[in-house]
Amino acid sequence: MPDIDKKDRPATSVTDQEALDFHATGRPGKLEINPTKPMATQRDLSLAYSPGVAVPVKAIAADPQTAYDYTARGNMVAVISNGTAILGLGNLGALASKPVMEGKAVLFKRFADVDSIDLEIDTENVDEFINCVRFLGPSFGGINLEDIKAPDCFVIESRLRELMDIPVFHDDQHGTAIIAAAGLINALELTGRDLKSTKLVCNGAGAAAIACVELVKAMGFAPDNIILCDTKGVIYQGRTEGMNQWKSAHAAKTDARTLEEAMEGADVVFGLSQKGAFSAEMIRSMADRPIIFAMANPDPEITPEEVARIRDDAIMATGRSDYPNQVNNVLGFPYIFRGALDVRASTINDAMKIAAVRALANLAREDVPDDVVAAYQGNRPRFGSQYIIPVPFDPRLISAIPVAVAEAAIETGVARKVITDMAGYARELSARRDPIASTLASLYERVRRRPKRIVFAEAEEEQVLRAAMSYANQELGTAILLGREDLIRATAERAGIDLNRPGLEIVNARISTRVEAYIDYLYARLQRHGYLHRDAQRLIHNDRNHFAATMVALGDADGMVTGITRNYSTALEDVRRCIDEKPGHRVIGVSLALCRGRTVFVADTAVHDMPTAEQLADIAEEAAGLARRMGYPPRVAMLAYSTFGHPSGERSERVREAVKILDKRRVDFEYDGEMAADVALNRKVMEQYPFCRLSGPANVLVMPAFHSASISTKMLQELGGSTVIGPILVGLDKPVQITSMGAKDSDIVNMAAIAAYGVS
Ligand SMILES: NC(=O)C1=CN([C@@H]2O[C@H](COP(=O)(O)OP(=O)(O)OC[C@H]3O[C@@H](n4cnc5c(N)ncnc54)[C@H](OP(=O)(O)O)[C@@H]3O)[C@@H](O)[C@H]2O)C=CC1
Ligand SMILES: CC(=O)C(=O)O
Ligand SMILES: [Mg+2]
Repeated sequence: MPDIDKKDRPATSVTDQEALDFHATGRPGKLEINPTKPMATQRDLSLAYSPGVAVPVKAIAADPQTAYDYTARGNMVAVISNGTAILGLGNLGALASKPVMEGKAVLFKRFADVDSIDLEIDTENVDEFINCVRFLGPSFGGINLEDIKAPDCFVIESRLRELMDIPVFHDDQHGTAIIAAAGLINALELTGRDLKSTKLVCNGAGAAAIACVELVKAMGFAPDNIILCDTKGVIYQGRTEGMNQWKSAHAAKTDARTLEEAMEGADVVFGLSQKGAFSAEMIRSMADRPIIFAMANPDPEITPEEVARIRDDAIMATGRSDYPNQVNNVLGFPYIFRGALDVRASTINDAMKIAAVRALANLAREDVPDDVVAAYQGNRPRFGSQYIIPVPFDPRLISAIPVAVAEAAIETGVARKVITDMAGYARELSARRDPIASTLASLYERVRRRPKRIVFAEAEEEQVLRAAMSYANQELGTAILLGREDLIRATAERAGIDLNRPGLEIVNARISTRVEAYIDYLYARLQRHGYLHRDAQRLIHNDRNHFAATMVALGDADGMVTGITRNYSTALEDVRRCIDEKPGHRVIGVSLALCRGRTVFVADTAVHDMPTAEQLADIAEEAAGLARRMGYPPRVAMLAYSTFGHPSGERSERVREAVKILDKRRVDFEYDGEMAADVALNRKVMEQYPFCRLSGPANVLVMPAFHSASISTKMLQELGGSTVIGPILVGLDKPVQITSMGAKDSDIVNMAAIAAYGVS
């Protein structure tokens, strides 16, 4: 019997409490709206609002197409539901659908930089629903209908398509059909089947199922080879119970009356129904090398583990992200709308859908380049039964699919804007990738490939326990919980955290068998620095940072994370008593600021108060090294208040000197300075200095002193809306990361993952 290889599965299993906490933490829900123009001064107000706003109003009234130039319409999609078929959970109402709709809106943004808002409409009346949506056209570039039950969804979508001149797309129908079709094309190829003679059973005859069956028939499946089933069994010609015109259109000429009978000898089965709808017997009765897409969410009709226990020749897909082959519409709707919006398409037609199917199917057959491997749990996937479709985090999707969709829109005459430079468009699309998520996702995936033992030095604290659990849950490795076992267990119980799971290990410093070895190690290091043996004993017995750092130094853990109970410099001093600098390196802190599509490394944000020129040069080398290890070719700007000698001053002199030192060291990365921050970051301002040696805006900023580094990163975070990760400690001989005091559990996990990644 084949195993579902655990390594092949991204670890995304979450507890109910984690899911609720995730949604409730901070600002409730998953969305907020941010302005794109300054709104600070009287002049801003005059431009954005009265009187200035009157000008675009008149322009749009004169030429409606200019709404795409002067408003957010062209990048704005409404995700609209009435909650009558929320995933596979059924009709739970408009309000209950909101988390899913907010989620879809977030996926639009995350994967394709499409702005989106969720609208939940509290009616099950089809006409009311249509009337509510039909007048919203001026607000949006597209309408994404979601989780509306069949057959209402068919009427709603087709009427709205007639009434509106923007794309109206029912994701559960067409999104699902596109992804399922792409996966099916590849699965047929892998099993050597000809679609004209392949027998398919589709369980479910609702929104997703009808659309899937229509699309596969359009692809060339013989109608006689397809059987559709619903809660009443096979939809056969002549059946009257529980029918509607959409089911009738696909009623089969067959003697089979039950799903069991229909599945006997079937080549392919689609599950678009409900959890657990497929039995072991049904799977056993299918043809050789069956293709099983159990797509119900959140739980499939049958799990890959169950199938693996029954037979070893199946190609298996589900709608979930924690198994290989995720056939889920998330692979489609963000990119399909991206392409449609970019050419201002009036509709999403069949040609555009088929273009998306082909692009998706082809992408899975291509070799996965190095920079994409991290999106695949560290394995380089090869087209095959465990990889018939790209994963949602595949960064190639953003350029491959919209280009195909936009081209098809242009060819079929529904584009209101023509893109002539498709290669340039593909480059623009790639630049829309969210670097925050990509940077972290790639780092996490690399750690998953080589899980590490990380000691959480302050495990008696609740947020540390949460972080440790999340570390283990995400299969990043083993989280070693350092502290008194009774206190750790009491904190866990109070917080409702279950410690009885693999990947968590409690180490109690007081009763550890390694204590003597740690004391000997520390005493050997400190005896010539004024420490007595009993001082080393006290530090190991009583101080978690010394114990944890010594564990790492002696190889009992791969890395450590600390910092929430003690200030940064104290924690760093503790660690440095146990671990040296890496030979030839300098210990510094680098903060990673992620803001509006850009990632910059800022250094030194932790260690050197007023660095000398020599130290600034070292900082530049360390920070450039980190940037490179994280996949960014470094362009280092040595920052000052002045630019290339103006205005002159003693403090800038130090920075100029550092540049000369780097010249002498013949370092192998781009650097220049001294320069002000706007010169470093703004291409246009930099162009005023044509001799500047940077080939583009800097991504590594070496600050002239600790105070400017600390102040500017904190300002970026508080005022600029940046996500700041770090300071990340580099230059130590072993991976240790120190969080800020009071850090949230998610920050602690990030730092633990960075330690596990081996940043030191
Ligand atoms: N992976 C993906 O990307 C997607 C997955 N889905 C999943 O597909 C399923 C259906 O969604 P959707 O089409 O939007 O919902 P609909 O409400 O439109 O349709 C549900 C259909 O499933 C049928 N059904 C329900 N339970 C069973 C059962 N036990 N056996 C046979 N048929 C059953 C219903 O039968 P009847 O007509 O008799 O009531 C109905 O035809 C959900 O689980 C959803 O999560 C949907 C969209 C995307
Ligand atoms: C994925 C999705 O849209 C659904 O299950 O309804
Ligand atoms: Mg849905």
